[in-house]
Amino acid sequence: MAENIEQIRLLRQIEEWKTSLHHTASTPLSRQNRERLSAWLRRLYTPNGSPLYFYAQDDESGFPLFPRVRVSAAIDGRTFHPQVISDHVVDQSRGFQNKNLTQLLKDPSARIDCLVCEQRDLSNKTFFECEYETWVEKTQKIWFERLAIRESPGKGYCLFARESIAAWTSIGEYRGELVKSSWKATASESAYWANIHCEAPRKNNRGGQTLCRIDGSKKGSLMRFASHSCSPNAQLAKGRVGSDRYAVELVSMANAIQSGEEITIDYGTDWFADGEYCLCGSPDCRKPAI
Ligand SMILES: C[S@@+](CC[C@H](N)C(=O)[O-])C[C@H]1O[C@@H](n2cnc3c(N)ncnc32)[C@H](O)[C@@H]1O
Repeated sequence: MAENIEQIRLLRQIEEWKTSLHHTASTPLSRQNRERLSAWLRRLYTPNGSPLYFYAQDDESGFPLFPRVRVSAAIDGRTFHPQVISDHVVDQSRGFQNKNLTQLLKDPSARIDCLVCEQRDLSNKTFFECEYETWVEKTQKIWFERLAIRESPGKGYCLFARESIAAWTSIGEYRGELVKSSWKATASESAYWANIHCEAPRKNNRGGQTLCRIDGSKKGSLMRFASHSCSPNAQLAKGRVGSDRYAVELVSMANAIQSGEEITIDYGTDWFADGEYCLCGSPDCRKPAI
């Protein structure tokens, strides 16, 4: 929790600084301010010199149960996220499939651009092709230029677009601690979890998959600040980055997200289980406060 408070304090300072510059993504930062931004990012992402953030597939994560963690299946869509884009997707009814992004999104007109590596129209591809390290470096810069964290009454800190974001665009990676899911999430915990499958190391040809989670409750990327909405404008999806990495990403949906708009996802039914009221304000809200 202390780390979380420190992170929020730091984010707040960064947001105040960005506002004071009247900076937007379309007005490039001066060299001096770019260096300042890099210094902020280093402080945010490597406090005490050791990185706080883990991603879905990281051979050096030190994940205690699986020395070589390979995530070979998608987010568990049933309990957490309704839609998944990836080359390997678990469809509850049909098992593993290889499909391209447009087929998975069930929208033949969907055009998917990668905001990070700047590849255009990925619709007929099965994964994002930018190399993971480049992708990570670029995403962090883009988050701080294009996204903002602001407080909303009753919802805490929330994620907003500083510039419009086109439909079907990868916004950034959902990061957190990679841990084995050994218990069922309470509603408040589930809001911070992206469920994934991890492949156990093979011994005598025995391996198998274990449910894990990317837990953003104490540490994570800016994506952990996305609120729930019953009419969301983004979703979490598993995508492939580079030749061998998988990442859970926040992706905009069929409509562009406007500048100043809050970026939201659907937390799924588990989140409502503890009697939480929803403050999304959507006409289709599943659990309004009044
Ligand atoms: C993943 S976190 C989002 C970041 C959080 N707002 C913060 O400041 O750390 C999920 C928590 O945000 C709040 N929240 C998100 N969406 C909400 C909504 N639609 N209605 C009420 N509270 C919401 C709830 O407290 C929820 O447990």
